[in-house]
Amino acid sequence: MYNDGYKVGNLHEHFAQMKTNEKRRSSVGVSPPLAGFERVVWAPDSVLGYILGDIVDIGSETLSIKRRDNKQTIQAKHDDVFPADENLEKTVDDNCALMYLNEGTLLHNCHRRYQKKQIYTYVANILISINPYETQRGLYSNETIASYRGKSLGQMPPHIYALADKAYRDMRRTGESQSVIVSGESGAGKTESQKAVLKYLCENWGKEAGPIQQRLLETNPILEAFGNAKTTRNNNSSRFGKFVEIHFNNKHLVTGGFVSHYLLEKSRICTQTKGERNYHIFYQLIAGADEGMYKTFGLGSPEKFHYLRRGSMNFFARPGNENKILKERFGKGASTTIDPVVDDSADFRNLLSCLGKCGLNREMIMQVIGIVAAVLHLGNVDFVANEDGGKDGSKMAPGCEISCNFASRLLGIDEQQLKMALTSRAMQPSRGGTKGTLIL
Ligand SMILES: Nc1ncnc2c1ncn2[C@@H]1O[C@H](COP(=O)(O)OP(=O)(O)OP(=O)(O)O)[C@@H](O)[C@H]1O
Repeated sequence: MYNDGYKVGNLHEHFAQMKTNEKRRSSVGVSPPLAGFERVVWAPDSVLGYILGDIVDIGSETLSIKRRDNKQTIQAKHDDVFPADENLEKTVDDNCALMYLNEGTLLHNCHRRYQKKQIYTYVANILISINPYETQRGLYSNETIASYRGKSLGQMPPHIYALADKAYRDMRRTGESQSVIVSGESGAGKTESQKAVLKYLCENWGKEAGPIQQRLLETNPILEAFGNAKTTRNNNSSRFGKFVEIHFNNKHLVTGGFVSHYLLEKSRICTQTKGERNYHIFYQLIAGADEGMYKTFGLGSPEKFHYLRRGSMNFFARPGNENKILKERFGKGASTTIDPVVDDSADFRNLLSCLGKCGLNREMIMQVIGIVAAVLHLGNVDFVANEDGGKDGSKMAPGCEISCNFASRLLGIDEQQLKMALTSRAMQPSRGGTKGTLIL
């Protein structure tokens, strides 16, 4: 499964192909000619994408179209106008079954279906999914999983499970690896779709794998804690691309998996755009750590940490959990934002449990968390120009020793060595035949 946030399977190419097919069909008389007075058509609109109208005049370059919504007449190029279906209420599961297949009818069909809470629509074996931004009852339940098992595409209403089942059956039939490419803009629902595919495969063919199935599913909260952040477009935006492999044995049962990650947005650790947050893990730690951990790791409210106070310092909680975070963990002006998916305090407890299920013992988990806290403390270390004795470079700003000491303790590094590493530059001279390291 490949999920990268870019348009890998470019739908525009499909549209272009559809348009060519449409023209071909018109030229052989399959579809009625577009231009005709009072013919209902889809015309381009900069805001709505396409609007419905009737042709009132035909020019050599453009068509005059009377919009159905506000009765205004607009001009559009011949090539940009598409025939519309007379029956605008009818929807189809597969856009290929539309009487006229073009951008206008495709968008209208998907839109009508979305209004009826049908978020999935096919274009042959491509699945279009529109983010519902709400939990739809039963859409991903175990009963739904059972109902899609072994069914061909088209036998059941469009669903991501149908696509996962097809990939599985094709793997069995051909004996070759199959790929599901998930693409779309930020916040489109790629991560949720990928999780649904994983859940479907593991639920049906992973039970025998026992703890491996569990481990596969438990990787998501871990990856999301360290690689997801709130952006202005998505409260749970993945800031990295991932390639998830699910391995099957010769009995076609899940035996394991592998996740490769690409291009983590590292700069987010040091600075965030206004209204965005650093990676979830930092807020999870502050919101969810018990008193002992909070003290051991020298934690405080987000405003105490340079790496957190530049962006949004609000915590997230799922509905009903808004009062679970202790008051003293909020900084000045920080509050709780309700979100159906992200819950800093509950997600932290879940993270600890997932790390445990993935094979890390308590000591290792504390080391991981210690490194996270150390990053926060290191962010509070500031530097000033070093003018002592005519030396160049920089030295630690007064008052930053506490943060540096805390970080060195959590990282298990000697305090002086850490200071040295932070304020010196290592160079490797190679001229003159001798090689060595020069600390400046
Ligand atoms: N099928 C769905 N059902 C319910 N809610 C959904 C669904 N898909 C997405 N959402 C909602 O939309 C939010 C964003 O979805 P998601 O994180 O999957 O987007 P994305 O495409 O992976 O974004 P990014 O590229 O920024 O990581 C989710 O946190 C969830 O609230």
